Amino acid sequence: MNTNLTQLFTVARKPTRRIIGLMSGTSLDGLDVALCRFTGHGPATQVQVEQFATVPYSEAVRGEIRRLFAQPTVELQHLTLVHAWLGTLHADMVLACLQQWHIQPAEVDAIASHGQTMFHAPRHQHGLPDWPNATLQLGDGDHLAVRTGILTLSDFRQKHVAAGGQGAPLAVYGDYLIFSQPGEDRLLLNLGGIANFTYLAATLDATQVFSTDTGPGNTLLDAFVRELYPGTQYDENGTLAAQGQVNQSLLAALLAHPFFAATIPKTTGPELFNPAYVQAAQRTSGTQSLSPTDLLATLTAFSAAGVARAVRQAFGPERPFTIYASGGGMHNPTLMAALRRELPHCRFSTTAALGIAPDAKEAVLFAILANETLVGEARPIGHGPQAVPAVSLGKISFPG
Ligand SMILES: Nc1ncnc2c1ncn2[C@@H]1O[C@H](COP(=O)(O)OP(=O)(O)OP(=O)(O)O)[C@@H](O)[C@H]1O
Ligand SMILES: CC(=O)N[C@H]1[C@@H]2OC[C@@H](O2)[C@@H](O)[C@@H]1O[C@H](C)C(=O)O
Repeated sequence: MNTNLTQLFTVARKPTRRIIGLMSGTSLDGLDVALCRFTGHGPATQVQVEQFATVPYSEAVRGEIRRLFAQPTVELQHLTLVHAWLGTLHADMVLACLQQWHIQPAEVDAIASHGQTMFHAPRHQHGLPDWPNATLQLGDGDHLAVRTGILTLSDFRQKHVAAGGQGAPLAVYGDYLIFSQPGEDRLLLNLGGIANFTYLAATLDATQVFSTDTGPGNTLLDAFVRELYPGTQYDENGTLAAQGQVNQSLLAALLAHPFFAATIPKTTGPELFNPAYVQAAQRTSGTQSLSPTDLLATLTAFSAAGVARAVRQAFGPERPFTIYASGGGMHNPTLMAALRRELPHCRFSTTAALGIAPDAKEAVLFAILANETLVGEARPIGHGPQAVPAVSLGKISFPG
């Protein structure tokens, strides 16, 4: 047998495994690196986050990614170069983390790499009737495997698309396995660049579970803060938005897009929710001359309203939930206050209360997907139009 396959069997048969989850999200703030120790799989999965770091991207790295990110037209040579370069960059970031944590690559069983989404194109968003759902993540897994010497799983979204999904949200698989709790109806709300939530039924019934994107989380806020306050990356602690007033005409125009009325589950991205989208809504509502703080206050309210609309769409106006937040937006008190106003019947907590640091959650989720592919099994989740494909996700790259 090929020694690579022997190694794969060895990892799959171990009683515990160390898997590094990597996530580079739509905010382009950096690479999230979560060193996880697993025992078991499926509903018996136990995961302990041994180390976590966000390795920040330099402005130069962000600039290279932005030349491609969510752009319908790009230079093909640049795209090709970035695929290899990002794989290598992520490998070096992993090696630097391991060195800092005094862990040898040989002590790690696998890397689970999300890569960087460059373009997300579900059919409802590209609007081309003869073309399929599609999505593209760059940062090649072979480069990670060869450079780190660690077995790598990557490119998790393609199988989901191939099996009939939109390629996202994938959070549903991991959320169901580690956060379900008998007796508590839960929403796991991730406030990243794009916001999404997973519903977990108190009955643990897998057929009731689903995830959906709800619209922008931080992506529009970040884009306008960068433009209006050069040198600033985001509205730290929501202080700028807190100084402004929400403009109801602009908010109504922002919420008029059919995405918000479309059936759940749905996915989206900065391909739709970008500055041009906001400028068009400003034109239709005659609000082009809003002050920067009023604009940020309105965009913050827009993110909260998108989440609340999806929650009401799925569960009606008053169903009480405990909402466990994660992602960078949970550090924004103005956004969280807007959410509390929108969903007064819900109780808010964070995934820290469930044992997973909120900033690490998405990276951990990809490690869970890799653990399932290595030792678990594909399982059906959801039902009817909310069903998610029962498939094992991720492509396997051997180091040699
Ligand atoms: N203290 C803070 N105050 C306000 N906003 C914050 C704060 N800390 C982080 N954020 C926001 O969180 C963002 C980073 O969020 P996160 O890392 O969850 O995004 P991501 O993983 O890239 O997104 P996605 O889940 O869409 O892929 C920042 O760009 C910023 O908008
Ligand atoms: C295509 C893509 O990269 N989507 C991301 C993005 O970031 C948040 C939201 O949009 C979510 O749909 C998804 O990521 C998470 C990890 C997911 O798949 O569950």
